[in-house]
Amino acid sequence: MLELRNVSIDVEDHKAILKNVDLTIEDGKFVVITGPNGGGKSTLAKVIAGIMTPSKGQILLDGEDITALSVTERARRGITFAFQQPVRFKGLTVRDLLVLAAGEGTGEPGLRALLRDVGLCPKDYIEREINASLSGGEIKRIEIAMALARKTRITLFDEPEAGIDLWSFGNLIEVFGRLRGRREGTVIIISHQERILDIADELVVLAGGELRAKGAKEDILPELLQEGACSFCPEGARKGRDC
Ligand SMILES: Nc1ncnc2c1ncn2[C@@H]1O[C@H](COP(=O)(O)OP(=O)(O)OP(=O)(O)O)[C@@H](O)[C@H]1O
Repeated sequence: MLELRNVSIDVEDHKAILKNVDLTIEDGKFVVITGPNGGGKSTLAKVIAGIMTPSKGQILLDGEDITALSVTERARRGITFAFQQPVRFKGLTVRDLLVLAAGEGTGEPGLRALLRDVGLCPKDYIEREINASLSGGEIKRIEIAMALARKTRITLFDEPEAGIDLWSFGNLIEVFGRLRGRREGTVIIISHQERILDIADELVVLAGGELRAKGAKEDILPELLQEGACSFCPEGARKGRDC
């Protein structure tokens, strides 16, 4: 179980970009963090991954205080951030990346199964070099295959839909749906996309650096989608009206 207790992040001039965030994420959940631009979603993901350190508050993994642990130490404990762009070294192939993620001991059938899981034909892709010839959607799928290969406890994705066309987006949703079905670890996705929100077990709404809502998709989504609803918008909440 991952717990954030009273987590705040202050930047220059004491501007708070996260304010006293209390959040508990149970093991094996598929959680989507959403909310308006600048609400603090990416900051929250960075705090969980250890890329940013809270100014105040604690982060606990199964009761252990991991607030002071580095990205590498957290990765050892099974928290990984699926970066939007895989590393690109000249000559590095899709196979190399998958072996890096899955471990040297993974046999050929295992590597090929990872590509099939994300809707890529192993025959066409396993020897492809990681370079600009791969489309944005293909890169995204390779990134997700790597996340699957790592089999980590908590995987964070920051706007995986970014740069994906409408056609590839449908496939991306299928891939995440499959990931959810496996229940092999906790998945935390930052997204604005209704179709990604729709496959979540739980939604977390962040606005103005504050946690506005958290709960089952069935409870949160209708209000989020309600036209003109402003209860999650800091401006609307402050003025007590829709905006
Ligand atoms: N290092 C920093 N220094 C100052 N301000 C920052 C820093 N990092 C983030 N911010 C600000 O904090 C706020 C939250 O940023 P964050 O990237 O977490 O938002 P977000 O919810 O992910 O937004 P988006 O939906 O637009 O991606 C923004 O106003 C951003 O400009």
